[in-house]
Amino acid sequence: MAASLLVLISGSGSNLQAIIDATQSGILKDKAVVKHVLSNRKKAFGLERAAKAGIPTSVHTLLPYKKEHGDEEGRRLFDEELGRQLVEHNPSLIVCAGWMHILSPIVLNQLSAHNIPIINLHPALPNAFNGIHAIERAYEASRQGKINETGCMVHWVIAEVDGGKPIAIQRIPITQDDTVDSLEAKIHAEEHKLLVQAIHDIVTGAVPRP
Ligand SMILES: Nc1nc2c(c(=O)[nH]1)N[C@@H](CN(C=O)c1ccc(C(=O)N[C@@H](CCC(=O)O)C(=O)O)cc1)CN2
Ligand SMILES: NCC(=O)N[C@@H]1O[C@H](COP(=O)([O-])[O-])[C@@H](O)[C@H]1O
Repeated sequence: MAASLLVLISGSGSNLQAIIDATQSGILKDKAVVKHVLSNRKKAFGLERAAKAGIPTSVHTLLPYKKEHGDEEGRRLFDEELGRQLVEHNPSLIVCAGWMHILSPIVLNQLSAHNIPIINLHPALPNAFNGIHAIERAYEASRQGKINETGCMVHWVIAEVDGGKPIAIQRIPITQDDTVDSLEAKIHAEEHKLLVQAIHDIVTGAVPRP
């Protein structure tokens, strides 16, 4: 029985596309299927990618909650509903693939109560550039001579943002000739492979659950 994946996105969805391709004709064929794609942004191009592949999608945006209930209560209600929706799908695995929203304990507690694991793809090495704009921050650090490599990783998601146990890591050199765009392209190329392999290793049991 193929594992059911629920993929969370916020943008282009090139990593979602890599997962879709792998389930159709790659190492995830007959091992995993993308059952649903959820975006927190209406205009995420990844929604079009999913629709083209015949995958059901939904959008869950924070702004309406903030407008009606204020920032703090709005975020709490948003997270409460998000957790409910994720649990309702009852996936084998949730994959954050460019999901740009910090998941509060309100969400994570609901997932752990239903034993639903969740992973995240991050465009940096463990404990290097946690959070957003990681590629730009790594590039800037390299121009300051502080680092000569960065990378990407897939990790289990915990409350501490990007602090979860790494599942897969790929180191990527930063050369003097690199621009931020060339570095981003190198990282994206490696991410597509790393994420698919990590999902494969999880759904086949090669990587034990945390
Ligand atoms: N509890 C966790 N939530 C999330 C994790 C995690 O490890 N633990 N990983 C992130 C993905 N991510 C980096 O890999 C990340 C995404 C977004 C943010 C962030 O600061 N988001 C802001 C909004 C930013 C924006 O909309 O541009 C926010 O949520 O207020 C940090 C890290 C996914 N979630
Ligand atoms: N902190 C989270 C974060 O920065 N995630 C990054 O968003 C991009 C999504 O690309 P995609 O939409 O083309 O898959 C990826 O580079 C992923 O590592």
